[in-house]
Amino acid sequence: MKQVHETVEKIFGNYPEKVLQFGEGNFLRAFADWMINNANKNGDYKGSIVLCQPIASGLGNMINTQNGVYTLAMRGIENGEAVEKIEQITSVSRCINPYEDYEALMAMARSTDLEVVISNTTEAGIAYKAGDKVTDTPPASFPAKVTAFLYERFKAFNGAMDKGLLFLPVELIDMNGDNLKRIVLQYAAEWELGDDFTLWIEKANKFTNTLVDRIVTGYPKDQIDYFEEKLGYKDNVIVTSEVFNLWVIEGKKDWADIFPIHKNEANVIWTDDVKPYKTRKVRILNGGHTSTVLAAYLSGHNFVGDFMNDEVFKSFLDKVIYDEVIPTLDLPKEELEEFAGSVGDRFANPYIKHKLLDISLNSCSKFNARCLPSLTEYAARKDSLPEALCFSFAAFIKFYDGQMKDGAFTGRRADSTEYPIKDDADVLEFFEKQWASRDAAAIAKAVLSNKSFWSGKDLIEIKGLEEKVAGYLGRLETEDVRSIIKDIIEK
Ligand SMILES: NC(=O)c1ccc[n+]([C@@H]2O[C@H](COP(=O)([O-])OP(=O)(O)OC[C@H]3O[C@@H](n4cnc5c(N)ncnc54)[C@H](O)[C@@H]3O)[C@@H](O)[C@H]2O)c1
Ligand SMILES: O=P(O)(O)OC[C@@H](O)[C@@H](O)[C@H](O)[C@H](O)CO
Repeated sequence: MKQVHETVEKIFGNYPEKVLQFGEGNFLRAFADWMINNANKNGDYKGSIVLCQPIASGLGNMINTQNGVYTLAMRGIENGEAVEKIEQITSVSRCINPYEDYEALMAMARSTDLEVVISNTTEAGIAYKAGDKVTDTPPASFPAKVTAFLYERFKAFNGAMDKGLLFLPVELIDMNGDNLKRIVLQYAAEWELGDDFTLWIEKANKFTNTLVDRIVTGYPKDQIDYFEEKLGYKDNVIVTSEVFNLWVIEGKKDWADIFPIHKNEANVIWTDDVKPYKTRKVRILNGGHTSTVLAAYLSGHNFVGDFMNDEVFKSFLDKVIYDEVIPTLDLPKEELEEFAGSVGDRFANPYIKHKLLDISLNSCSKFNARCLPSLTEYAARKDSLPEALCFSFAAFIKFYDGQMKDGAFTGRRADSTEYPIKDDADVLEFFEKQWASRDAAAIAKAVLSNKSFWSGKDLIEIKGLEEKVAGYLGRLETEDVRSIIKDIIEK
């Protein structure tokens, strides 16, 4: 069977390289690159994308071997009908690995075609790392790479004010663009790159805060035969997603002219305030995932679609979202419920297979960012505790009941399936130590009082939370997950 690039022409990848994208992973290739491809197809844009691996290991070689061409399969239900939209994405020019060829990245910095920088470096990427230097090739952290990149550009164009770039970071952290800019300015000051450079960062460059939403399920390992037969070629970086998409970008309206991806079927909103969109999405959709997925996995489910077909878990998710998350948000109730309804439909999408274990990655920081704000706000507003979220907290702790096995922290669920628990090394170390005691009350106390997990807060201070979480954790040691959940939804 032929490879994708032997049958699909690279139509737009030879256009001027106007976009640099830090992140060659599934999400951006199924989202931003699809939007750019649409804009190229419609004639609204004429630019190709240069990908850059933010870390040393990645998909760069595989993408280059395919000449940048790959397939996106978007699947879902539209107007009650199953749809499968296949698009060949041909707007990627190439992928740079700066750990092997730093000069290629620096050459991009000197490019007169370049206008836009997109990034997805996960929640871990936009962070300051002490010790990075402008002379490193490359500096380790993503913001340090951006600072060195901008400095090269500043020097190449003698600080010309029309040579700044439009930054569109999509990392799911608060104020992603503001934070990226803040850390870039921190490196510029630390590296003593001069006031003119600092001024140029501030005045010539445009940093947007953005919020993205599309469920991307990545490489369809279990369905690859189906796709190869359907497509008639092999594609090692084919990516699957839902059809739904939303990119909310906070920036001046005329910045949209630089990057007109909103003029086609892509759902792009330029706004002056991204925050309400972000809070709504992170608390309802991502919070819905994190609060339910770990318990669902422990009970024997493997995919989101599986637990959505299980009435008990579906009711649990509804209880979390409608009774415990929505009452903590200040947006119009009708709008929130409409969004929640669409999230329910998207989770139930029978055509995408979203693995619970994929969503479980880094659940400690996810619980803090996506579920805890709803729990604490509920407690503050109602002077009582949200039952389902307290159970989710206990299920998260139970999911982290593991031991090191063949170099991997491994849990074991009631049906004896062993599963990898993936999180930062210090998180895993903490849980391994705590679970050695097998004392639910002591474990709950240690987790709740570990301020480094909860943005500096001691959760013991929330009235009744320790007892509640310890109670559910104790029950999870002996009782079936579903039966505990049944009690909660029947309350
Ligand atoms: N998959 C989805 O449905 C979806 C939807 C919206 C947002 N996201 C966000 O995307 C991220 C995951 O991306 P993906 O689904 O493309 O996964 P992926 O594993 O395919 O790609 C991850 C990308 O992040 C980079 N990366 C990983 N760790 C990094 C670090 N410490 N510093 C810098 N870069 C790093 C990798 O090099 C890679 O380019 C998550 O943070 C998630 O919140 C995913
Ligand atoms: O991608 P993660 O691992 O940060 O989070 C898992 C899911 O909640 C997430 O991928 C959602 O599906 C996505 O954020 C929808 O836009």
